[in-house]
Amino acid sequence: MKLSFTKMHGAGNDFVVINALQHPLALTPAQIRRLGDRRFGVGCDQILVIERSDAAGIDFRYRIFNGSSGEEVEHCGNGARCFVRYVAEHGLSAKHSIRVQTVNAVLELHLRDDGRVTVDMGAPKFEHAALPFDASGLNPRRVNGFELWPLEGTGCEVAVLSMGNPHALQLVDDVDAAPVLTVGPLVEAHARFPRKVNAGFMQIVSRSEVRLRVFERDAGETLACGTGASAAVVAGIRLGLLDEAVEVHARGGDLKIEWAGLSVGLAAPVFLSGPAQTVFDGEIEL
Ligand SMILES: N[C@@H](CCC[C@H](N)C(=O)O)C(=O)O
Repeated sequence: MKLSFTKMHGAGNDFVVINALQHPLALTPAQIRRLGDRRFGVGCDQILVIERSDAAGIDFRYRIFNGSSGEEVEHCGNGARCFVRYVAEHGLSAKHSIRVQTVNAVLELHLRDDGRVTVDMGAPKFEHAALPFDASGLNPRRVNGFELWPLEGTGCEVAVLSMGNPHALQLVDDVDAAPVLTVGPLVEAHARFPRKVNAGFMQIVSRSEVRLRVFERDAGETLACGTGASAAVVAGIRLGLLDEAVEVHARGGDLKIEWAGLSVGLAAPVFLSGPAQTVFDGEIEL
């Protein structure tokens, strides 16, 4: 089967985007892994599939697969920005705001006049069942009323929350020196997270600026992670360390996160803004 695709990236988090609007596509996990393979395939962190939606008020379905495992996942913030740029560049919709259905949520994506894209990421969820996270027998440390949980065998304590997908965030003094590649995999596969977790490492620079690295579930360290940036800033705000609008410096570029959760309520949506770029179009025989 010959498959057409577009390679895109958002702050260096890269994607193979597939338009399945005309021809429904059922890729096997092996085919997805091949697309994600940087040596034997195209190479990307995630594969994004655009599908039709027949639901009222929904423009498209947005499916996300981790490229190295072939597993379908719930959310991808940088991918959502690339999704809306793809839709605009390919004339799939004239709207500047589109609504897309993911596997577990409806997202609103906005293309702005300056070319950047803002995504309504939905509200963070703090119930442990949402990740899931097994906290039985653990004693958290409370900072500003928000819990930091010790994780056995990792030497770190983490804030846990879901942005649709699961995140465990730890504070570090210097993100460049942080043990992302050694401790990241231990947190990612920790038994307390039965569906694994995205492991974030955040250095606070000021109340409106952080530096962040994320060891992503089933992807390893990526150059940026949109849901990771959202989760990190929400955790930083709940810990009393950050204001409502924060610039996030990732290794591949800058993202902006806004969350008014402490002034309007914890169910306030998180807004993610940042770049989204097309790299090339291609075809591959699968
Ligand atoms: N790169 C993403 C997140 C992709 C999914 C993640 N690896 C998971 O398994 O949850 C982003 O920009 O949010």
